[in-house]
Amino acid sequence: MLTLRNFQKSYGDRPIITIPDWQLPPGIHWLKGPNGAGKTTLFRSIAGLLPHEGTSKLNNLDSKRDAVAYRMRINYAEAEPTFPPLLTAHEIIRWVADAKQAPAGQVEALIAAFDISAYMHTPVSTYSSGMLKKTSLIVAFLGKPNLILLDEPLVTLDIAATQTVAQLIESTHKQGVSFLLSSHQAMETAQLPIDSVWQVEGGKVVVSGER
Ligand SMILES: Nc1ncnc2c1ncn2[C@@H]1O[C@H](COP(=O)(O)OP(=O)(O)OP(=O)(O)O)[C@@H](O)[C@H]1O
Repeated sequence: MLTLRNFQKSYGDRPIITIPDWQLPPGIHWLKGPNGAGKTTLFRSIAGLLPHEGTSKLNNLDSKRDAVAYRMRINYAEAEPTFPPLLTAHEIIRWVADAKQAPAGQVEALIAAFDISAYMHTPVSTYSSGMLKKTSLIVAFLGKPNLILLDEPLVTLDIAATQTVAQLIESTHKQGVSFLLSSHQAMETAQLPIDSVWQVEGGKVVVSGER
């Protein structure tokens, strides 16, 4: 499903992560690693937001050759989302829904699932961290992605929202969507069926048997 070859991301002349060959099959996958290991750098690179060496392919779509089509199929929620402060959640969600060609009814279903209608017409500058997180998670489920990258999806969420995320991941996965998640928390708290666990360490990605 996702294939990285001869991948390297550096900041200046400092290599952060080097991946000669990584094939991620369909499923729900957990990316672990200590602070500063390079998880966010890898997510942003796979999402097409950071330039890097080598190739990243989603099925037959190459992130550089087929940039727009590739980005239509990969969604990403940042660990600490930021948005233009004067925009409302509703405006952000509608804008991304149009860009990602969201199916009819998807926006309304996600707004209801995360219960954001009470504040979605006020500027995001007034939001708490949990309200911002819910907005970014809704954005990450919009459209018809093949792969959704969620960086620390459970951080700052209350119990109800944590359950919503877990249910959405499961139901979206049943429709054929794969997930790559990072979390410092044990994924057992969200009761997610994890297919594989990967560890970022020493600038490399290695398979890890430990959950
Ligand atoms: N824009 C940048 N310019 C230079 N160095 C950066 C930049 N962003 C990140 N780094 C460095 O790259 C390394 C990896 O950072 P990254 O944010 O990818 O780690 P992480 O695994 O996501 O960490 P955490 O678990 O703390 O979120 C760190 O040493 C960090 O200082």
